[in-house]
Amino acid sequence: MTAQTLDGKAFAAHLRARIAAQVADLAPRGIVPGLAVVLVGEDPASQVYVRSKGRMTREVGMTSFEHRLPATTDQQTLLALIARLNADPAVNGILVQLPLPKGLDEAAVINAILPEKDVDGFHILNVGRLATGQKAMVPCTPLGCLMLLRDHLGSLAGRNAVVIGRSNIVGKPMAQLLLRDSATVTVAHSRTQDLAALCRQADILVAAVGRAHFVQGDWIKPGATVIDVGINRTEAGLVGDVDFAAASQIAGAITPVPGGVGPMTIACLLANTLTATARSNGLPDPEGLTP
Ligand SMILES: Nc1nc2c(c(=O)[nH]1)N[C@@H](CN(C=O)c1ccc(C(=O)N[C@@H](CCC(=O)O)C(=O)O)cc1)CN2
Repeated sequence: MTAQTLDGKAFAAHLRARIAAQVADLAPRGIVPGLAVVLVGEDPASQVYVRSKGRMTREVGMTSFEHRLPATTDQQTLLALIARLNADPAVNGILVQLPLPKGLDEAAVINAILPEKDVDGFHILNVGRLATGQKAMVPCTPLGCLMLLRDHLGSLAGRNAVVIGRSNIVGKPMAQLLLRDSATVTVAHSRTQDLAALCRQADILVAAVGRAHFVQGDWIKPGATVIDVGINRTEAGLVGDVDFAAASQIAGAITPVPGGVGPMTIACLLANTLTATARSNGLPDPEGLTP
C-alpha cells in the first residue's frame, strides 16, 4: 500500500485565501486585523519563521508589526513591550516567538499577553478554556493538525489516537482537541513502555517528539492516518519524526516533511488573528477557522 500524502502546503494556501477573503469583508467596517510578532535574539530558524509570518500576514491583508529585540533583552523590557502591545487597539494578536533566549521566564512572558490577544493559545487561561471545552484561542500547530485530520477522515469519533510527545505547544493541546472530537486518546512520551506496540493500535498517530525518523514503519497500523509534526535538520536535509518512506508503505495517509504540518502553523496563526479580531469587535467567529 502507498499512503495518500496529506498536502499541508496546498491546504494552507487554500486556508490563507479564505482568510484573505474574510479580511477583505471586514474592510468596509474600517476593521484591519493587526498581528504583532516579537522576536528576541537571533536564532536562525526563528528568524525564518518570523519573516514568513510577516510576509503572509501582509499577503492576507492584515497589518504586521514586527519587534526584534537583542538576545540580551531583560525580562522587564520584554514585559514593557507586551504591555504596550496589549494596550494598542491596532494590535489584535500578539505572538512571542519561541524559544526565548536563556534567562527569560517564558511562562511569565506568555501569561503577560492579554488572553484575547494570545493568538498562540499558550496563555494559562486559554489552556484552561481549551481543556474545559470553553471558547479559547487554540495553539496553531495542533489546530492545523486537526484541520488536516478532519478534512481527510471526516469524524474522528471513536478512533484510537496516539499522540507521541507531551509538550505544551503541541502534544497536550493536540490531545485536548482530539478528545473534544470524541477520539480515544493516549499521550505517549519518553517513559512509555512498548511504544511500538501502542502505536500499532493507533488509527491516528501524531508524532511530536523532535527526533529524526523516531517512528519506524513497523510501528504503523495498516491504513492509519499519520501526522508528522517533527522538523529535524539533518545532513540529509529537513526530515520529520516519522520514517516517511517506510511508513507510507503501511499508512493510509501521511503528512510529509517539509510541506505537511509546518505550513499549517502559520495559516492557523492568521486564522487565530482573524478570530481574535472578530471577537474583539463583537462579531461572530469566522466561518470554519475555530475547532
Ligand atoms: N510562538 C511560537 N513559537 C513557535 C511556534 C509557534 O507556533 N508559536 N512553532 C514553532 C515554529 N514555527 C512557528 O513559529 C513554525 C515551524 C515550521 C514552519 C514551516 O512552515 N515549516 C516548513 C519548513 C520550513 C523550514 O525550512 O524550516 C515545513 O514544515 O514545510 C512554520 C512555522 C516553534 N516556535
